[in-house]
This record gives sequence, structure tokens and C-alpha cells, in this order.
Amino acid sequence: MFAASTSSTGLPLPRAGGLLLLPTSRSLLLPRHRHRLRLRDVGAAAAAGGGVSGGGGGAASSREPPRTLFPGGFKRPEIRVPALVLRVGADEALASGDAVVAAVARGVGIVVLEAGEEGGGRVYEAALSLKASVGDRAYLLVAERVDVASAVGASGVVLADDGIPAIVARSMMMKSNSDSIYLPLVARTIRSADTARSATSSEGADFLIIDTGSDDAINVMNGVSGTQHVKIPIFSTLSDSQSEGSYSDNTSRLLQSGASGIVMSLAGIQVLADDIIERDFSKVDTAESVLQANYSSASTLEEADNVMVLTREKAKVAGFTKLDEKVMQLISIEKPILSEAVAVIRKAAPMMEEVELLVDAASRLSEPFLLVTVGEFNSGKSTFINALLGRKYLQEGVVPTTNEIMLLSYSDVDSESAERCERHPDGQYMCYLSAPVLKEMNLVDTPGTNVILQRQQRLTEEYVPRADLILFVLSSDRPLTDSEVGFLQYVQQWKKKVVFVLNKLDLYRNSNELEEATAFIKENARKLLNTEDVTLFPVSSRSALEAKLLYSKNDGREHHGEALFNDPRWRNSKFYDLEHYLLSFLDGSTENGKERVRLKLETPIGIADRLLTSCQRLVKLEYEKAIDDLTSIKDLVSGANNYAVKIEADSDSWQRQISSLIARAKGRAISLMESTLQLSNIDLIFTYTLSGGKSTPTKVTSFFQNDILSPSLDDAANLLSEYSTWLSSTNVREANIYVDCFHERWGALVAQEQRIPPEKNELVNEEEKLCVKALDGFSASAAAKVFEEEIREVAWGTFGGLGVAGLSASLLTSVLTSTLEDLLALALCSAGGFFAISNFPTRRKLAVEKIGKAAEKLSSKVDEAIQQDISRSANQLVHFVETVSKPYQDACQQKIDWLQGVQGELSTVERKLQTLKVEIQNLHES
Ligand SMILES: Nc1nc2c(ncn2[C@@H]2O[C@H](COP(=O)(O)OP(=O)(O)OP(=O)(O)O)[C@@H](O)[C@H]2O)c(=O)[nH]1
Repeated sequence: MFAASTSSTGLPLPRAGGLLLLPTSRSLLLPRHRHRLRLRDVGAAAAAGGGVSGGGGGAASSREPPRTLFPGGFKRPEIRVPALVLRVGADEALASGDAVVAAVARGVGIVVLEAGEEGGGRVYEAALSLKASVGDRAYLLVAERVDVASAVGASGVVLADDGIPAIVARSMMMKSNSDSIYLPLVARTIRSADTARSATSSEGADFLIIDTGSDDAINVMNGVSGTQHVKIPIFSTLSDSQSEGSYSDNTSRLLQSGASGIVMSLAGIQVLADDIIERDFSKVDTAESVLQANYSSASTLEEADNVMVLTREKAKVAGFTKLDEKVMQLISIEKPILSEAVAVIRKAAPMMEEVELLVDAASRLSEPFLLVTVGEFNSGKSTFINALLGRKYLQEGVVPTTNEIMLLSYSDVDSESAERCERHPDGQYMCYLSAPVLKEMNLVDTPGTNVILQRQQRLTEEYVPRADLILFVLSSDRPLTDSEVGFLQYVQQWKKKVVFVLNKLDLYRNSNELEEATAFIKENARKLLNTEDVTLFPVSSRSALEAKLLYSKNDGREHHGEALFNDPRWRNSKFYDLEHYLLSFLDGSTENGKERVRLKLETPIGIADRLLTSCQRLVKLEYEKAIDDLTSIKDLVSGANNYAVKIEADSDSWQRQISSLIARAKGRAISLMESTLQLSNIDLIFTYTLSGGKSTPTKVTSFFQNDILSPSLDDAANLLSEYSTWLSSTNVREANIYVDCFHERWGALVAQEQRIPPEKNELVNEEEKLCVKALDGFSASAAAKVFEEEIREVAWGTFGGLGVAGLSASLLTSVLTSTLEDLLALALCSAGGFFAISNFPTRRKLAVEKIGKAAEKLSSKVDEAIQQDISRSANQLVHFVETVSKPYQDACQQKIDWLQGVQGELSTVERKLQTLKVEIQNLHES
């Protein structure tokens, strides 16, 4: 913990100090709750950038699978302070119409839904409605009801002072929304300074809400201010029934007393004038907040960077000074390439949140060297930093002391009073100290990798890629533990230069032990970091610090060089070598000083490299997918051609039914013809012969018409109409399957309006049912007439010229029963007629054949019509599918072309970075 300077300003932070978004955190600030692409989404993401899965010690390794490039995965939402918080009840939320939206538009950053006495259903309804109207423009928190907050996807919960532990609420919400990379916000209401202190335990609430009257709130604020125990922002509730003036006074009073936000009712916010909101909640009155505001509004990397540099200059923050011309030149070459890289990464993977790291690193090119110390808790990181700075700035202890990340940078004013430490709501402390070494080097102290809190793990991990040099502090009593190995693997993915510090050297009893430990660490580090060049310094930070403190002047800044040097504690601490090594980094004339420049210039390139590699994997996967998609779409379209075959097979049974119907009718007609044309029916035959075609239809004809043809024709017509309906509905169903399939599989590619399918009526045009029409020309009465004519033909052709009128029909019929006998009888009756009559069976056969042919003709006409219907339906379907698929095919093709373009851009920028890297490597050799 920050020990010396906190008291100078005191915590919690005063309003002006509560500016949250210093550049460091801003660069990592993400839009609220946007679902962002995580590299896990890239499919092979576990392998992205060399495999994320190996990284992360302690807590990280127990959380699977990795969610981003960072094993810690989760990100803390940022809260802007001073925050204006709206508190609404369920009824009010449901009845408020657009009032809540208006309040958010006026500056409300957090909306708290009070559950009150309402039932769960009502609260859920209200939460849903608030979520819909607030969207991502403000955080929605639900009081008490973790279940409701989870169900509606709220940003978090507000717990009562006697409610469930914050960690339980947070993990309940995380379980129910396992896809989110944002940690849920957990606030707790408090009523006294005591509860404030107990509510701010390490993994406790994100902020506190004092829920008492305004005066009491100020008392509570006073009770907690100036103490180190309350490390999180405190918001104060402003009760209702106040006039505009008193609202205005009270918000100011509360903010001045240290509150980081004000909680108000809807009515209260409505009374609050715009200028008060502007004055109290949008104030940007410090160099850093100006910087923040300007930086946020900058649209390009250069613009943002210029803002950074200009504003920092104004704020007189130390910079990366004494750059020679060549370095300046390289920086000016590097920045546009990095800008290009950022643009192409954003283009290739718009949701890849890690690009912010690159933006940040690029903007810090001209900043002091960033040295990040990592290691397990109790390894002596804080002691090492204190020893380096020559003063006990950081708290040390055998129990974990550094729960938060500390960024130490140089304070422009050369006096202790200017030293200060500000806490950001994302958990990190920004400390401004007057130690000279910080002029050109920023130091970061991180929590122990093995006891790191979930909320800080991601932040610590984000420092790794941004670091110019990583100082890995190992403790002599447990060198290279599992968690250290895990963290080193993560560090290796960013290809960072690591310097090992084997601390607590004094614990070794002899040089053998030290040598053994050194050899062990070096050997493993070589393997883990895939390098021959392992730098390791065995030191005793505690002895070094003690010695330095002993010889430092009261102001803690100067040491009696020689006296210190001769002190055995100092000498035995071997700290000098390490210090010398690090300080040589600050001296541009030394090899290390040159390396510092190289490392600094390479930091953003390293990040860009990794992000570009991930992007390339992502784009390649997308490209392959787009190619697959296009092939699948084309396969589907050509598969539609098989529809004709399929439908033909399916319509087989229909065809068989219709054919057998016609065949049955034909059979019956033929039997009727045969039975009619028997000489035993001589009376009937004579009727035909004699009537000469002028008589009215006989019983046979009407039987043929009414009993055989008409019913068969009706049945056939019904069957064909059913068939036809089946065919069109099958067609429509098939078409729908295609439409649904395209929509389901590739809906995301094509906008709704481009997707409107062609008119499905085309597929069911009733008028064009050929098979139904096939029967149109076939009338039962006409066919019966032909039938009758045929009989008459046969009869007349046989008997017409024989003059058989006198023949006794009755005689013949009574005596003769068979055809053979008929012939014999006729031969007897009329010797001259034998020849004619002998032709009777042939004529009869011809007549029967005619019926058969007529039936077959009808049958094949129907078959033909069915075939035509099938092929027309199939063609229509193919055409339909082609039309429906067109926008999807076009979109796929466009995507393929676009992705090819992006692949080209990624390669180009990567090549430029490689060339630059070579130039940087050669910087000092040339
Ligand atoms: N014997 C010995 N003890 C040391 C040395 N350096 C630090 N310590 C002790 O180790 C303990 C932990 O030191 P810190 O500096 O707080 O360790 P840290 O890594 O910063 O711990 P966290 O902040 O909790 O992560 C303290 O009791 C220190 O006094 C050393 O060189 N020798």
C-alpha cells in the first residue's frame, strides 16, 4: 500500500482528485457492455498468439477457458465520477415513460432500481423496461434482487448493509451471464462510517452508497475521509423534498466533503438545473481530466497522441527526453505505421478490444520507460522498489500488502508536498513521487501473481504487453513456483524482455545454495522464455533498503556514496549490480541505454505483432468460412436440380393410380365391346345394322357412357387435381425449405430488405396445371358416340350387304350359343354370307383394339402432362432457388473479396513493421 503520501491528500479522494480516467486507464477504457470479440471467438483462439491457455498463474489457471488474450479475462466496468445516480422504484420505472431516458441523456451514469416491497414479477418487469430504455448508456443496478439483475442482464446489484457478501452476489451474476467479459458491479448501502470500513474489504463492493439524510451523509463522509481503510468511491444519497436551490447546495457540499457521486430520485434530478449538472458532474478542471476529455474526443491515433503530448507538456509530466535525431525520426516513422495497424486491426476485427493496448502503447512512445515488477506475493517487490527509490514509499509485509496496482511516476514539483497518490475506480493507484529515478522511468508494482484478485488480474496482465521491461522478482525461499511458471508463460506470449531478481539473497546459507538456485532458475527460464540470454540478479532488497535508509539524508533523497558503498550490508545485498544495470538503462550512452530506446520503440510493435497475428488467424478463418459458405450455397442451388428426379420418384404412385384407373376403364370398355359384338347378340347387332346410325343411343351406349366412362373420368379428374395440388404444395414446401435454410445459415450476411424472396405464386400457378388439362378434351358422351359408331361399323361391315333381314333371329338365338356355332348357322342360312361373316371376329378385334388404343393414348397424354408438370415445377423451383440464393452468393463473394483485401492490408502493415523492427535493431549499430 502507498504509505507516505496518502496522508498528504488523504483517501477517499476528494472530488477533483476523483477524476477517474487518467490516460493510463483511459486507453483501456471500453464502451460499456458492448459485446466485444474475444479471441476465444476465433475458434482456434486458444492457440491465438502462441496459446493463451498456458498463461496465468494462481487464480488464472483455475478459470477455464481463456476469454481473451488475457488469462484473467474479466474487465472491470469504468465508472465516471463524480457520478449522478438515479434511484427509481418499480412502479415509477414502469410509469415513467421517457423520463428515465431523459435523465440519462442529462448525465445520469447509473440507474438503481429499488425493489422495495414489490413482488419479484413486478421488479422484473420494471428492470426489463429500464434495461430497454437505458440500454448501454448508463449502468443499470438492481437493489437487493441478484436474481432479477441476472435475469435482465443488468450491470450489477446494490446490496443492503446486511445483505449477502459482495463476492457471493458477484459470482451469482457471473454464473448466470457467463459470456460477459465484464465483472458485475456490486455496490453496498451503508449507514455509518463503521459499516463503510467493513464494506470495503479486499474483494468487496465496487462502491458504497450512504443512505442517510444529507447532514448525516456529510458526517459519515467526514468519518471515513482521511482513513486508508475506505479505498473505494462513496456515493451519497440526497433525499427528496428539497427546493432547486437546496439541491444545488447539497450536491456541492456532498461532493466537496469527498463523495464521488450523488444518488437522487427522478423528481430530484428533474428539479436539478442543467447548469448544476454541468458544474458538478461534468467538470473537467485538471490537466489530466482535460487530457482525458481531449483524448476521448480525438478521432485518430495521431490526434490522440498529440493531445497526450501537448497536455502532458502543459501538466509538466516528465517525458522520454534526450532522444537523438535518429530515434525521433524512427518514432515519426513508427507512429503512422502503428496508426495503420490500428486501423486495419479495427477493420479486420472490429470487436477485438485488445487494440486499445496498441493505441495506448503507441501514444506512450515518447513517455518514460515503463518498468513493471511482477512476482508472487511476499517475494519482495515493494521492498525492491523502495530500495531502488531509496525510500519506504510502498508498504511491505509478510502478508499480501499490494492488492492494487501502483503506477509510480515522477512528480514535476520537486517537493514532498507535491507527492500524491490517486485511486482510480478500476482499482489502480497513480502515484506522483519526486524520486529522480522516476524522471525517465515509470515503475509499476503489481499484486502477487498467486494471490491476485480477480478484478486486478486483468489489469496486471494488461501491463505486461505495455511494459518496456519486466522485472520478475523471485523469492530465494521458493524460486520459480508453479504460479510463477504460469505467469512467465503468459509473459513469453508477448515476447517481453524479462530481468529476474532473485530476492532475499541473505536467506542462503552458502554460495552453493545460491549457485544451485541460480542455475535452476536460469535453466528453466531459458526454456520458458525460449532464449539463451537470461539476466538474473541475486539481491537482498531488504538489506539494500536498510543501508540506503541509514545513509540517506532526512529528505530521503541523497546517499552518502562512499559510506554506503563501504557498508557490508549494502555490499552483501549485491543491490548495486542490479541498480547499476537499471540505471544504465537511463543512460543513453551505454549499451543498456540504447537497448532501452530499442525496447521502448519495440513495445508497440510487439503488441501490434501479436494482434496482427491474431487478426490474420481470424481473417483466414473467416475467409475459409466465406469460401465454404459460397460453396455450400452453390451446392444447394445445384442440388435443386435433383428436385425433378426426387419429385418424379415421389409422383410415381400418383401416376400408377391414374394409369390403373384408365386401364380399368379400358378393360371394362373392351369387355363391353366384346360382349356386345357377339352373334348371340344378333338382335342388338341388327339394331345397329338396320338403324344405320340414325337411331337413338342404345342401352349399351348409355351404359358405356354413364357407368364406365363418366365415373372413371370423374375419378381421374379428381385424382389429377389432387396430384396437381400435391405437386404445387411440395414445390412451395421445398421452396420454403430453401428460403429458411438460406436465412438460417447465412441470414447475417444479407440485410432483411435484400432478402425478400421472389413471389411464391409462381410456384403454384393453378392455371398451368397441364395434367388436369389433359382430360379437358375428353368427354364421356363423345367417347360413347365413337364407341357406338364402332359397334355399328362392325355390325354394318359384317351384315350390311347380306340381306339377312329374313333371317330368323329368334331361331338363331334359341339354337345357337357359341361364336363357332354362330358362324356355322350363318353359313347354313346363307352360303353367300359365309365369307362376310367370317370377317366378323377380325372386325371385332379391330374395334376392341381401337378402344385399347384410345385408352392408351389418353393414358400417355396424361403421363406426358404429368411429366411436363414435373419438369416445369422443377424448373420453377430451380429458378426460385437461384433468385433466392443470389443475394447470399453476392454477399459471400463480396465478403471473400473484402477479406482478401484485408489479408493484403494486414500483410502490408506487418511487412512495414518488420522492416521497422530491423531498423530499430540496427539503430545503434549503424
Ligand atoms: N530476508 C529478506 N526478506 C525480505 C527481503 N526483501 C523483502 N523481504 C521481506 O519479505 C516480506 C515481503 O516483502 P514485500 O516487499 O512486501 O513483498 P511483495 O512482493 O511486495 O508482497 P505483496 O505486496 O504482498 O505482493 C517483507 O516482510 C519484507 O521485509 C530480503 O531481501 N530479504
